[in-house]
Order: sequence, then structure tokens, then C-alpha cells
Amino acid sequence: MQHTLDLKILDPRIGGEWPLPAYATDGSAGLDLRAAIDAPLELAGGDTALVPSGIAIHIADPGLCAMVLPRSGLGHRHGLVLGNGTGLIDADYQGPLMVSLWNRSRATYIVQPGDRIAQLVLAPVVRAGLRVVDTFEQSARGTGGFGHTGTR
Ligand SMILES: O=c1ccn([C@H]2C[C@H](O)[C@@H](COP(=O)(O)OP(=O)(O)OP(=O)(O)O)O2)c(=O)[nH]1
Ligand SMILES: [Mg+2]
Repeated sequence: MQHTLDLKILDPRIGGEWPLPAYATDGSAGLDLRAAIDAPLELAGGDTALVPSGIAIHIADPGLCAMVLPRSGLGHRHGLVLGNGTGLIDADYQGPLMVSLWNRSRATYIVQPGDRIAQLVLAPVVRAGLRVVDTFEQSARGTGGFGHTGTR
């Protein structure tokens, strides 16, 4: 599925010396986001920094959202994940797209200006209309959860 996304360039290096966010392959789900920083960012083990991506997006359609996710290689090999777990970008958000970068490892990691640090995935949203009830229609699972079905 393809959707046209309004994008503002907040840092002129995006679309200049660094390419616009792009899908790495035809089948890629995520657009890589870059660190729009002026100098190398030293993230000591355990530290978190709010890093500008240099862009703003306006999704507009409330049936869509975007999620900021870690890049697997950085997350697995270097412990570079997100301070907020997953970033959720609302359809009506028009501010700068920020990446909360968390170095969950023990070693310092240095982010260079323009490094691809995270990825943005556009996803459908189903907004709930709440109906308050006293009882639920019986399901097979009922209230069982948190390992209730075992491990094998
Ligand atoms: O990784 C992220 C997460 C969020 N945002 C922006 C877009 C999102 O629409 C807005 C609000 O995010 P969220 O609702 O998750 O945060 P909040 O703490 O509930 O803030 P608010 O009170 O503004 O909703 O912040 C980012 O730029 N990057
Ligand atoms: Mg919120």
C-alpha cells in the first residue's frame, strides 16, 4: 500500500548532502531516519538523548499513524534502541520528528551527523469507540493470560 506523506525539511542537509528518507529496498517497511546533529554525539552506556531527525511530517489521515522503531543492527550489536520503547507519531502532529535514542549497552556509542539511527513505519490505525458493558460474551481464553497457555 502506498500513501503520499507531506514532509517538511527542517535541516537543509536532508535532501542535500544526506538523501531524503527512503526505503532501502522495494520490500522495506521502514524509512530510515538520520541524526540531524551538528557534531558527533557521544552517548555513554545508559544515556538517552533526544535527537532531531531534521524533518517534520503531517500524516493528516487519522486512520494512519507512524511508528519510530530501532534499527535491528544498531539495537542488537550496539544496544542503540529508543528511550520511549516505540515512538508513536500522531496523524495530527506537525512538529519536528524526534528520536529518543537510548544506549542500553555499557559501552559509549558515538553517533555521527547524518547517521541513520532509527526507522519510521507508517501503519493503519483503528480508533475505538468505547461501549461500556457489565459482562463480556464468553471467549475461549477468558481471563487467562501472561503465560496461561504454557511454553510448549
Ligand atoms: O519518538 C517520538 C514520539 C513522539 N513524537 C512526537 C509525535 C507525537 O505525535 C507527539 C506526541 O507523542 P506521544 O503522544 O507519544 O507523547 P506524549 O508524552 O503523550 O505527548 P503529548 O501530550 O504531546 O501527546 O510527539 C516524536 O517526534 N518522536
Ligand atoms: Mg500523547
